Amino acid sequence: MAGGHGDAKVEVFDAEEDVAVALAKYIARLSDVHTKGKGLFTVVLSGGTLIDTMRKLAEPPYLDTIDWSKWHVFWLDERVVHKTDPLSNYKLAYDGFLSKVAIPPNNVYAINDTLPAPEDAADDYEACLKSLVEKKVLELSQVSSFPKFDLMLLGMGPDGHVASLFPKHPLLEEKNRWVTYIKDSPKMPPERITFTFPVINSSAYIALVVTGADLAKAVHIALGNHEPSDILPVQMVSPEGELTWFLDKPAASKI
Ligand SMILES: O=C1O[C@H](COP(=O)(O)O)[C@@H](O)[C@H](O)[C@H]1O
Repeated sequence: MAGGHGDAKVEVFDAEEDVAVALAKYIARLSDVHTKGKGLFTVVLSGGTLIDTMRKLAEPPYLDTIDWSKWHVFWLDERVVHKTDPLSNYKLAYDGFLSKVAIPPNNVYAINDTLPAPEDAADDYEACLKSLVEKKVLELSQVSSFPKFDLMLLGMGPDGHVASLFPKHPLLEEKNRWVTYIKDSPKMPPERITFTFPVINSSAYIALVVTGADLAKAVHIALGNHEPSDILPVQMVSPEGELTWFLDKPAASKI
């Protein structure tokens, strides 16, 4: 089923396997458009279940047909831990996806895990993005002046959080920083860095990939017809470009 919600496109698939198939097709199409059009493709990954749902990209036909050499990969949020730590979003993405495809290692922009203080790690990642703007790997949005990524792949937690932007947290209101930090994340581990909403919402394309019955309540709040109470972080996702929700039936069961 496909439908619209405001400016967003909402696609509901029978099962998680069908979401994985559709997501790979969607990403491959955008990769083709951007690599042929401007010679590179900037992609932002989340952690969590998203990485497993991307699994079809590391299989034929995509494994051999996507121009991986033109991909540049970033993280929407990262835990301030070593890259070998089981809690690292980099490790999750490396083990489940990056180690299986031919993206040049120099095009993979992981957190600097030698910096133990979250504020330093956030400053360092923001400086990395700024240097990539100078090198013309990243462009700035003409609307917001924040960096404009080609594609952001977002997951969502059962509390409606996206990236490391949690309900009722002051970071939801950040208006200036590109990358910021949190030391009191309600989800472990507490110290993380995260893109801010101005950056998220400057994207050309955002896919919100949400599977599983435990997310149905937050999906209902975000997409159902009822009076809003507290706004969930996921409801603040509103890109300059195109937003598409990829849902399986269990996640969409309360809409
Ligand atoms: O902590 C995080 O949680 C969200 C959602 O993860 P999921 O396991 O519920 O899919 C994730 O998108 C984010 O990147 C991660 O750091």
